[in-house]
Amino acid sequence: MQFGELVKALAAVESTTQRSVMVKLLASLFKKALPEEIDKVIYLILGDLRPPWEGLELGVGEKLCLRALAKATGTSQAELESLYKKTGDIGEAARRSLASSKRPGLLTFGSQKPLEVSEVYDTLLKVARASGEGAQDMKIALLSSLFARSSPEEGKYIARFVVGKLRLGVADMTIIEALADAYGVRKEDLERAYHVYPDLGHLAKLVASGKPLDEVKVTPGVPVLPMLAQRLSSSSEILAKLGGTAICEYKYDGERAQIHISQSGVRIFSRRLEDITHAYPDVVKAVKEAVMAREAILEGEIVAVDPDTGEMLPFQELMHRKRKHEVVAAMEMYPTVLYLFDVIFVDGEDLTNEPLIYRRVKLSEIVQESDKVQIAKWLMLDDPDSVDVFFHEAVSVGTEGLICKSPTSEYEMGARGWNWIKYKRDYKSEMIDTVDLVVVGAFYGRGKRAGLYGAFLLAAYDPSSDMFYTVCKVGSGFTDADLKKMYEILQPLKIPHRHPRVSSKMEADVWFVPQVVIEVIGAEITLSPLHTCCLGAVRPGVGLAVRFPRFTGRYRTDKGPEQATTVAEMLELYKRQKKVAQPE
Ligand SMILES: Nc1ncnc2c1ncn2[C@@H]1O[C@H](COP(=O)(O)OP(=O)(O)OP(=O)(O)O)[C@@H](O)[C@H]1O
Repeated sequence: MQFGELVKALAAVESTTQRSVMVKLLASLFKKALPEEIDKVIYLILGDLRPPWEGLELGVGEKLCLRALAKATGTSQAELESLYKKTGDIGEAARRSLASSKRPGLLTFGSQKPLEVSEVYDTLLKVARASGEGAQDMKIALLSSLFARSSPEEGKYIARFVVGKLRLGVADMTIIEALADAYGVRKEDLERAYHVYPDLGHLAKLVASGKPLDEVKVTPGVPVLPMLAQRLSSSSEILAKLGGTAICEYKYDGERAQIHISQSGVRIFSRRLEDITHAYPDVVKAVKEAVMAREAILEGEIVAVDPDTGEMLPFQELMHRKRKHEVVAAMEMYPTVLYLFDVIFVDGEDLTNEPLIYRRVKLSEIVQESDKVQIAKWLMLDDPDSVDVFFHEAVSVGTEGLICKSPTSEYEMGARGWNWIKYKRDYKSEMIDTVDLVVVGAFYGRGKRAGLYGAFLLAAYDPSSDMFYTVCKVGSGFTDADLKKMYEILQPLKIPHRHPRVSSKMEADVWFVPQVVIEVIGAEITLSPLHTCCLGAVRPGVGLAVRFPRFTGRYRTDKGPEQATTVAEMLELYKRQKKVAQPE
């Protein structure tokens, strides 16, 4: 196919205001393409030389594109830049400069064979693959040779393409419809294949050469469209919807990761199927050590954790991984844990049609849990109260709630069905004041904190029973000096068992006589079955906890343990919290 033909179709697509017309224009273009070039036509229309999840970049900025144009047209770079400024469209600048150019090179437009789609595509692929020393010059030479041979209108689209500003507004679904129309295949079949293998160039080639779409299989290295969840806000509704029994899993607050293990190594894809492997070298290493399979596709959530305590941190802390030059430092400051919740392919076996409960068993068979790779915490539950208790536990330890799943459901790629239901709160609360809590126990430190305590078990005071009830485990906010000081002041208070005036469901590594009081602030006060403060006061079997607690730096030496925040005050604070709508 001549490139000019593609360009004509693009101009028509650009000028239409109706989606149905857009589909028709594309379908008639596809019909004219040969099977060996249809993929190239499609990639060029979509503005990416390969499916986006391959992460291939052209590496051509506006400056470089203008330099190539200058070389091809003989127009000065300054002139081109002002043309670009004036029109605001690099394509228009290219078109005008090509139209008025005297073409200094050997090749003069109109005096040689017209450009073919394949030539344009193959040259652009070379531009993308040029790397190392001399890559810039190579890119300029390749591009200017293309401009030198293109008509003004062709040059316009090439320029827009290379700087990533094609902006035709053609979505993957539009291409699917046009392909179905052009080749007489069912849209649903194409869609299914796309969920399994989201590479429209590849799929187009198959249908154009008359190959059946059911040949498209789950393939390690090629991301599948993720299964998504619906949402409900009561445990009884959720159980009813799932047929009475659910696999309830913690809903971790991190980045969704689709992990592919194949001959070529480990690759990680995001929720939007971008290749994010480079951001998580630590996860790659941990996966290699923990997963016993030659080939596999696993799903999980990557969560940032406090390096000193291992406690989960909010999702925002993963942002440090997004800047390339910060990854190494971020690995140390914000290490991660991968919580795996599904497996959809293992050593040649496609598990997408197997029930979730089977996939869960398979997951535990192939994963050897470590500090960095764990299986998402889950329970099989069939009564709403137990689901609620588990939900409150999940929130109090720093997750967003639960995802409840049908034990018999298949892995539905790309679908947002009722087999996965998220159970989150509609709002979160904001803790409005600090609290003064008593240190009743401690947990040994790891890493930098080895030899000291890494986290402390804190309690509120109840004057009516003269007891201390636990509300949180805190490890954040302590400087190195604080940790040393805490160790020293707690040493004389060490006892071999829980103090009789302390009520705790948690087992600390070390127990103390309740005496030291410290000031703590948290994100909010939540319900939690893990702590004994106000147990049953709001809900049966559930107490109150401080979520994401941190030490403010204030030792309340002016307060004895009986002057610490009381359980009644904790309840009052819980009730008075500001309720803030949850972002969706
Ligand atoms: N155990 C789990 N099972 C499935 N997903 C989980 C689990 N834990 C955490 N998640 C995350 O929860 C997400 C779904 O809920 P959430 O409301 O946070 O996502 P969203 O981006 O708003 O919506 P969605 O991903 O459903 O479009 C998943 O995409 C995944 O990243």
